[in-house]
Amino acid sequence: MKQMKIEPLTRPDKIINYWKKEKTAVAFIIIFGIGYNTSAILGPIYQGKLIDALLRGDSLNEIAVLAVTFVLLIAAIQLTRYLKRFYTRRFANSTSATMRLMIYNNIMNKGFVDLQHENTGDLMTRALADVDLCVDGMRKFTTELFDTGVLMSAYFLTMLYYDVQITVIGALFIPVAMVIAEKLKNLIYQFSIDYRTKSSEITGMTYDFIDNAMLYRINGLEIKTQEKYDLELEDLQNKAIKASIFENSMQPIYNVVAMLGVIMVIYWGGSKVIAGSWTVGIFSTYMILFAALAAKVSNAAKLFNSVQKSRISWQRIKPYLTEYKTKNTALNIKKNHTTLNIENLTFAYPDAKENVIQNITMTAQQGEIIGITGAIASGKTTLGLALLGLYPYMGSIRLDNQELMDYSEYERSQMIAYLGHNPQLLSDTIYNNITLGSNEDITAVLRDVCFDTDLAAMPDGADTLVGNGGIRLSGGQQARIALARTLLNKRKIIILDDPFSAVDMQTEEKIITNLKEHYQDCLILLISHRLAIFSHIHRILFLHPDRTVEYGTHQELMEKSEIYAEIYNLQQLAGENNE
Ligand SMILES: Nc1ncnc2c1ncn2[C@@H]1O[C@H](COP(=O)(O)OP(=O)(O)OP(=O)(O)O)[C@@H](O)[C@H]1O
Repeated sequence: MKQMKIEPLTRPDKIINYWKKEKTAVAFIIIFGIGYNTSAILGPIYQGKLIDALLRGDSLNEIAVLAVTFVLLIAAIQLTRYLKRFYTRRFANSTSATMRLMIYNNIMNKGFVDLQHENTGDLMTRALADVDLCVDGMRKFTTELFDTGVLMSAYFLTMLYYDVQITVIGALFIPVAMVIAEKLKNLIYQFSIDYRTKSSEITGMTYDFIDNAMLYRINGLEIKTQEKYDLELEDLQNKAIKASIFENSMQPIYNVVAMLGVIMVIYWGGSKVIAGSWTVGIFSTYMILFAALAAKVSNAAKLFNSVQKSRISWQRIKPYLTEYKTKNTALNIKKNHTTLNIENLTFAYPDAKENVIQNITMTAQQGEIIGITGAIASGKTTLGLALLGLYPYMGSIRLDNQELMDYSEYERSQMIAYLGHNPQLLSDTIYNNITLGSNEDITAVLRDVCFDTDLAAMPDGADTLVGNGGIRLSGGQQARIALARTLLNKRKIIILDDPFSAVDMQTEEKIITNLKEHYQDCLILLISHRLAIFSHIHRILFLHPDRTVEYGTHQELMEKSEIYAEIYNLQQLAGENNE
C-alpha cells in the first residue's frame, strides 16, 4: 500500500480544508458511502421477496436463486461498508497527523518571549488531546453523513414508493425528534464545555504536582496539595457525570419520539394487507425500513452531539493552526576573526517601563574572555539574552561588523552558543546529555570542564544515567556537563551565565585555564558573581544598580572602581578564610 505522506496545509484554520486535502480518501468515502447506503435498502426488499416466495409456495429452485441473490447482496453491501469505513479511518488518521504537524510547527516557531510564558510540553499535550477529540468528531460527521443522511434519504424514498400517505404521516414524528435534538444540543454543549475545561485544568495541575512533588513535600505542603487535588478530581467527576447524563439520556428520547409513527404504520399497513393491496412481504419490508429510519434519528442526534463536542476542541486548537513556517537555514556568516562592537546598547523588557540595560558600550574580540558582573538584578542575565538577539534592543550590537538583528535567527544560532542558569539535563546518559543525539567524541570537552576524573570514578563512564533533571549528579557535576554540552556545540561567541556557582574555586580556575588555551577561536562572555578568576581573564564589564557600567581590565577596575575593588578584596578574604 502507498506510504502516507503528511504535508503541511494552507489555511489550516479553515476546517473544510482538511476534507479538501484528503480528496482521494473523501472521493472513495463518497463512492462507497453512497454505494453501501443505497444498496442497503435492497436487503429488506429481497427479504420481503423471499417471504412472499415462501408464502406463495414458489418452486425450490426459484427460492434457492432468491436466497443466493440475497446472500450475495448482503456480502456486497458489507464489502462496500468495509471500504467506506477503511477510507473514513484513513481520512481521520491523515487529518490527525496534519493537525499535529501544524500545531508542532506553530509551537516550535513561537518566539522566545511567547515560549517563556507557556509551558511548551503541557501546551503540546493539551493540544494533542484536543486534536484527537476534534478528528473523532470529523470522522463521525463524515461517516454519519452517509450512514445517516444518505441512508435515511434512501429509506424514505423507497417508503414513498410503497405508499406516500403512510410514509408522510408516519414519518412526521421524525423531524419532531430531530428538532428536539437540535434544541438540546446547546445544553449538551454547555455541560461538555464545563467538563472539558475542568479536565484541561486538572491536566495542568497534574503536571505541576509531578514536577514539583519534591518541593511540596520538603515544604510540608504535600497533604494540602493532595487535598486540593482530590477536591478538583471530585469536581471533575461531577462534571463528567452531568455531561455524560445529558449526552446519553437524549438518545432514547429521540428514539421513542421517532418510533411513535410506527402505530400509524401498523394500523394502515395492516389494513392494506387485509385489503390485499400489500403482500405480507411488502408489509415486512416496509416495517423494517420504517424501524431502521426511526432508529437512524438517534444517529442523527448523535451526529449533532459529536459535532458539538468536536467544535469545542476545534475552537481550542484553532489558534495553533497557523500557516506552516519553514526556517530560513541559509548561512551567510563570516569565518574570519570574530569582533563584537556594542554601542549605546539600551534594553527594556516588553511592557516594562524601565530600562534594564542602559547605554552599554564595549568592544571585544576572538580569543578573549570577558567577565560580566554586578549587583543582584543589575541586568547581567538580561545582557546575555540581549546578546543572543532574542529581544529587540536600542543602540547597536555589531557582530563581525554586521548588526545582530540583520542576521537571521538561524544564523545567530550558528554564531552564538549560550549556557543559561539552569543545566537542563535530560533523563539520559552523560554522553547523550552532552551530544544531544549527535555522534561525537566528548573526550576533549570532558577534559576542558575537568569532568574526566569524575567520569573515571563512574562504573558506566559516559553511559552513566544522570536521572531526572540530573538528580543522580552533584550540582557541580550537572553544571559541568551542561558546560561541556555548550563547548561541544561551540560557536564564534560563547555566552556562559553563571556556570561556576556550584563549582569549587580550584576547579573553576582550571576550567578557565582550559578555556583560555583551547577556545582561542572563540570570544567567551562569562557572567559571574565570583570575581576571583577575573584577574585571569581579559576584561570585565561591571554593571551598577543605577544602570551605569564600567569596562576595563581587572587591574583598571581595581584602580578606578572602589566598589569593584571592595567586592574583589572581600571575596579574596572569604576565599582565604575558607581554605
Ligand atoms: N522576562 C522578564 N521580564 C521582565 N523583567 C525581567 C525579566 N527578566 C528579568 N527581569 C528584570 O530585569 C532586571 C534584571 O534581571 P537580570 O536577571 O538580568 O539580573 P541579574 O543581574 O542577572 O540578576 P542575578 O544576579 O540575580 O542573576 C530585574 O529587575 C528583573 O526583575
